[in-house]
Amino acid sequence: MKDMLRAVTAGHPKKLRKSLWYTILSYLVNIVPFGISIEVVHIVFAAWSAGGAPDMAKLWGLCALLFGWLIVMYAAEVPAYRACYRDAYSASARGRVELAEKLRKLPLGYFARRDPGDLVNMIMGDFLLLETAISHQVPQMVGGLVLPVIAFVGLCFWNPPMAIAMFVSLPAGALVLLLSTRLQNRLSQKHMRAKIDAGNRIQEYMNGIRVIKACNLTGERFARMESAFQGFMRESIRIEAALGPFAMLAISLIRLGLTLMIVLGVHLMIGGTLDPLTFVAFLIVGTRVYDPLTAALLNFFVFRYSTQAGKRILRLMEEPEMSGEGDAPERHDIELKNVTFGYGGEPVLRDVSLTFPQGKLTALVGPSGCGKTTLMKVMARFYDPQSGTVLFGGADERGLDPEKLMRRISFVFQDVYLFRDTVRNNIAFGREGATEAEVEEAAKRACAHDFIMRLPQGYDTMVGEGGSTLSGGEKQRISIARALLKNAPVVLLDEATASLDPENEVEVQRAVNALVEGRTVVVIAHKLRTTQNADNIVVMEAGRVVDQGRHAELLERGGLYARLWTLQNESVGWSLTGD
Ligand SMILES: Nc1ncnc2c1ncn2[C@@H]1O[C@H](COP(=O)(O)OP(=O)(O)OP(=O)(O)O)[C@@H](O)[C@H]1O
Repeated sequence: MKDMLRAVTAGHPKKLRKSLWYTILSYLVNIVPFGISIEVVHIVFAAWSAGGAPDMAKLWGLCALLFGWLIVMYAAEVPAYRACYRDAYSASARGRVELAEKLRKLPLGYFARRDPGDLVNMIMGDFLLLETAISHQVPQMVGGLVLPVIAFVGLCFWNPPMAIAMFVSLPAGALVLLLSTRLQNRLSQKHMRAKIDAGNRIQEYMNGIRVIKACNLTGERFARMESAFQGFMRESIRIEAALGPFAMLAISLIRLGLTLMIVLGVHLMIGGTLDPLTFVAFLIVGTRVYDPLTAALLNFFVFRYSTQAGKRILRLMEEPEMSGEGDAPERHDIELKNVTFGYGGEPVLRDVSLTFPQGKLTALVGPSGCGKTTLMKVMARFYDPQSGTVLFGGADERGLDPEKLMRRISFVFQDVYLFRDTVRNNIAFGREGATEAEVEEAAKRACAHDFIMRLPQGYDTMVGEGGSTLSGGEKQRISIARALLKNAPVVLLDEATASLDPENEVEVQRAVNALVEGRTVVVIAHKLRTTQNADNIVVMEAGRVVDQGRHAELLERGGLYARLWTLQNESVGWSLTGD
């Protein structure tokens, strides 16, 4: 149970304390009407047996007490309600932020192993389950147990055999509940996996909606999604079908107590050892006590399911973060020593040793898929190498705090991501606290100011998620403006000029020139002519460095670079034909 409470509170079980105390208090207050009802029956019954009229003053007194109880109950319920619901929602809001912060600190390799839809589902769906568990299931379970325990103790003083008869079948119900634990855990995990899978597929469907439309794939024909929904449906039916009988059996066993008590009561009354008033009192308590017990039991099944969501969150919170606490040195040359790295299968970088001197421009060239982007990601410590070392300013990057390291590096990706926000804020992400003037200055240097001013609301124009409302070249220039604003001494630039039209290409090239000025720059050059003047050109093939030098030297050697150069020059003249 301790583990379950830890899971359901995402590792903070103490947060439940306040709401539990309030819940217990409010259920204790709820016992009062039992006592009053029994007393009313007693007065009426006594008068009836004596053949006289009931004591009306006493009855009115009890009515007043009942009214007073209503006020006290209201006063106890309000803080209980607040404690349960407000605490639950604020705890899960805090938990979501903690989880998002955790994700930021995890190595990128972790995300390659997990579907993004899975993580979204965890942040939204799993926390929603925990919210409901904390705000509804735990209080109802506790309340459902408090009342019967107090009733049992109280009734034991009154008539022990009747009290025992009322609760004798409770352990059997609890045993059924326990016996279903393993089955429920197994089915809950499967159900949750199926739910996540269905969520992932719908996300994939939405992300790929353009391809789906272009290929005329209707929802039904999009087989992966349909089969995920079918799987989810099957698991939902399976869990209900398997656990339903356990729940019904446990409820029936618990309620069996009422039957046993009535049978015993009738038997004792006939034998003359039980007075009718006690019997009626037991009936009153009996009919009231089983409802909260049944609710507690049903809530326990849902609660146990929710703990699976909590366990998933806890597992993620325990994932090792990227290590290192040191400050990045002032010097900012980068050196790779015998670096080997892969994404899990075959190595993508093989024994790479390279130096990127401070203040120099180094170009990475090579066929598609040879590992250029991967090399940059390893340099920026998005990943740690499997063997070898990456030195930043002479210090092993593994010992540096990844956040401090990233303050020294600007990374301009080929596939620019813009947030669903204004153009201004998308640029301002480059540096916290940047002023409007600084944002505009960066945009001007990145050749983005003019097109931004042509947008409907200028810098305040919203861009779609991923930047879908802007062209490729415009997005590139915004990301370059972001990097200019960040003003880091090292720039890693995955050039995207290959896919741009000539006008955009010239603008992006001018923006790039502004960015590289006076910095240590590593650029992936898809068009070799853009980096002819680089201080060093590194030629890569199948994860290895096969050559390096200046443009003229490499051409002279007649190796891979010379072949790529010839190929690109030939392709400049190609055109589509209708033949
Ligand atoms: N996140 C990833 N998980 C698994 N494999 C990956 C991942 N990213 C890249 N790869 C693989 O690593 C290899 C090198 O990819 P990389 O993007 O570094 O090449 P590149 O030289 O930059 O290619 P391009 O010039 O086409 O951008 C490829 O085979 C690619 O499929």
